[in-house]
Amino acid sequence: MTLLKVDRIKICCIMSQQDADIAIECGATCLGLVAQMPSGPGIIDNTTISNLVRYIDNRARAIVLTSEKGANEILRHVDAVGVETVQVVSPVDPSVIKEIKRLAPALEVIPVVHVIDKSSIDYALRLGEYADAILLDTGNFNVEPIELGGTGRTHDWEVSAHIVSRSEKPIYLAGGLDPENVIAAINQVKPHHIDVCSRLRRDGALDRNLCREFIARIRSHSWN
Ligand SMILES: O=C(O)c1ccccc1N[C@@H]1O[C@H](COP(=O)(O)O)[C@@H](O)[C@H]1O
Repeated sequence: MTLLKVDRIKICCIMSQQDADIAIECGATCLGLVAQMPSGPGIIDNTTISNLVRYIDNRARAIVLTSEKGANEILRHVDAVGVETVQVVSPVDPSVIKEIKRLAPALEVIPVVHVIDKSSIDYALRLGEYADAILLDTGNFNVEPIELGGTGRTHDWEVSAHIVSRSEKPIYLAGGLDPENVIAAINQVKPHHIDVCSRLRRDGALDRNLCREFIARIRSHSWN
């Protein structure tokens, strides 16, 4: 019997060299750098992102979160900050992801699906035709400013589990995860990768103890 484990662990909202060092020391494989957003924690400017990408170097995969919506705008943003992986947080038509991959096949593109109801399943599967992976997160389009992620809230994991069971592409699970709930989330959803921001932070900075506990619990967990 093959036991499965979470592959990548992405610690998002990295704002400083200290955040990056803590996440890497705790075992993170991916670091999320949040560019200009309508809302959410951890937003930093493009110069800070570029500097952090160079600082992180090859110790982890640096991922920029962009709220740009067009293929050319997203690619310009990627070029400006110098990353090889982009998380597209605005809801976009799958044709945008297709166009990015046509123009930049080597770029790893991870569009976000805000899990709202069963319609999210069809959207995720359509994005998965072109994307390298899909990120399932919590969002709210009915508030001002709009929430595209970083909410600290969970969503309907039953819908997420359904997406994982049907997706041909790897799935990141995000949204309100913390050391207390992450194993229950993994057991229900069975994602390939895990992503987290708000609930590992204290006073705006990444908390070393929470981060260590979060990653240790994930790494010691397996399922079949
Ligand atoms: O973190 C943000 O500020 C953010 C803003 C807009 C879109 C996405 C954002 N972050 C992503 O949301 C997930 C989940 O965050 P949380 O753990 O629920 O706070 C985070 O890891 C980022 O991928």
